Amino acid sequence: MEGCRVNIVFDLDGTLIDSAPDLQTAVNLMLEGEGKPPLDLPTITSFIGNGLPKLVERSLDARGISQSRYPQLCDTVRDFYSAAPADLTRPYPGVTEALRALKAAGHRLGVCTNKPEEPALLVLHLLGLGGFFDVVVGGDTLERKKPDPEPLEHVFAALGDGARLYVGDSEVDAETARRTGVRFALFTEGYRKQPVAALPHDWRFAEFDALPGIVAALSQTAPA
Ligand SMILES: O=C(O)COP(=O)(O)O
Repeated sequence: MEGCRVNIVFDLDGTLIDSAPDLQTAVNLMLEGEGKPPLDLPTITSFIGNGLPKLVERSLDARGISQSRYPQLCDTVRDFYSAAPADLTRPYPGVTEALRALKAAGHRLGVCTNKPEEPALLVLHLLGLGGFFDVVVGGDTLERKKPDPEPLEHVFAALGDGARLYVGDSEVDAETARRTGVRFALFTEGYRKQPVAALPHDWRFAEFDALPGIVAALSQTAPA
């Protein structure tokens, strides 16, 4: 391989996959059961990023449902979601091709998501992406979740030696990369809430076909 190997870790929701529509379905099925009106897609999208429990908590607040119902309704949403995590969810354009190119170039790939591990593995499998990744850590795999550095450090440690790049779309991801001390490539078309300039990043891209070039540049400059 030209240059050094790069270990590339990806966020999942809003980075590799556009998963908001299936999360919306799961939340709205729960709300329907509670006799509450559904939430629209932009609202649900703005609630994604800190894990499924937080999505449910924010949804209950938005519809004035008592948080005392939270543990039960969290399980309800999780069950609805796990039953159909890839009905409407798709990888962003060019994701599969970019992952294939990065693997072919000899790099190692992982996932660090706040989505619970079980549905994360399932959705990766259903979308044909599971085979690309050596390590997948979800929001409930370890004690702490992003933006705590623990899960991202764990994935990089499991991937072994190499330069380190984290790829994500959100404020949580930018903060996680900063706290972990790794380079960050921002996918600008995901679920971020603030302008691109407000999220610290080393590179940014809007199309996945740009990612192999970013990795090649890092692999040339980073010490082996
Ligand atoms: O489950 C979430 O809220 C976000 O998941 P992500 O970390 O893959 O963006």
